[in-house]
Amino acid sequence: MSDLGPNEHNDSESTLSAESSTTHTLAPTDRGEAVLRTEDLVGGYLPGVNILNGCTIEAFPGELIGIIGPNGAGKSTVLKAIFGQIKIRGGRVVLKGEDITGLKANKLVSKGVGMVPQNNNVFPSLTIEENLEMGLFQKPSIFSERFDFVTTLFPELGKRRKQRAGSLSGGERQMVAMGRALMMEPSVLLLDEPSAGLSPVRQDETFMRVHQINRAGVSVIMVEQNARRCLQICDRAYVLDQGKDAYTGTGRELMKDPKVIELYLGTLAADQGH
Ligand SMILES: Nc1ncnc2c1ncn2[C@@H]1O[C@H](COP(=O)(O)OP(=O)(O)OP(=O)(O)O)[C@@H](O)[C@H]1O
Repeated sequence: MSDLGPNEHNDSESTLSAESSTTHTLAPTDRGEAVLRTEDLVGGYLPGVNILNGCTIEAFPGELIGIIGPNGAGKSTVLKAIFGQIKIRGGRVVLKGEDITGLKANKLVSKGVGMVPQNNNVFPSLTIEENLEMGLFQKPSIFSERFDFVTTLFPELGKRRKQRAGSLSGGERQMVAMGRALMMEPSVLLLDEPSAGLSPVRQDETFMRVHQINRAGVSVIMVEQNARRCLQICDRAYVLDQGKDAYTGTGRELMKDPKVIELYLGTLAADQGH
């Protein structure tokens, strides 16, 4: 696909490619119940102003789902809607068959929804270990078991457990934030633009981490502004436009879809330099 450039199949892609390492080949209808589904979500921040205009996305067990789209399309807003942070005026959010629409964050976390916001996602004055403990404030008894899980995925967090999170780089903080969300053993992890503000090398590292988390069995829904990298690692993706799911398909299908390329050429072309 010429729009994506000759370096499309580079080393980092083959390392990260979901198709090379996981088996998500079934059609959605054959996969049983979705872990998480939004159905025709309508909602927004201000009275009478809807940002989401009938947004339907779903993640099946073990899937890595990407959400891409132009600035202001409502990508982060979908995650906030799932996580009970905006007013939902229509539609619903369903977690493994249970309607969780509008539940507050603490309830959602205890039911198995983990969220890593884009900003302010660590406690800078606390150590790495204390940050991970904060993730478990509802269930402190399973700390050592979950700490082992998280530090097996991210050994650096274990080695530097006594270091203050405020002294870490952006990429390292992102790792702490993901680690903290994983402490509660979520069935689905929501990631809001995990690569934002990171250098290209750190972005690659972060995508690698996300892929690792997913391979460890956690379903992931990731909003990303880096559309090309997102499509490379996800199993399926949704393209959001004006608060609605405009296109969906596997990452590979969407990267080849002329309409998606036309709509996101700017974004995709901008990613070429990475
Ligand atoms: N707290 C808020 N109060 C009012 N409007 C908001 C708020 N946060 C976001 N919006 C508006 O909602 C719309 C969608 O924002 P959102 O952050 O979901 O977009 P996005 O697709 O994630 O884009 P971006 O990549 O630019 O973050 C934008 O028009 C934005 O101005």
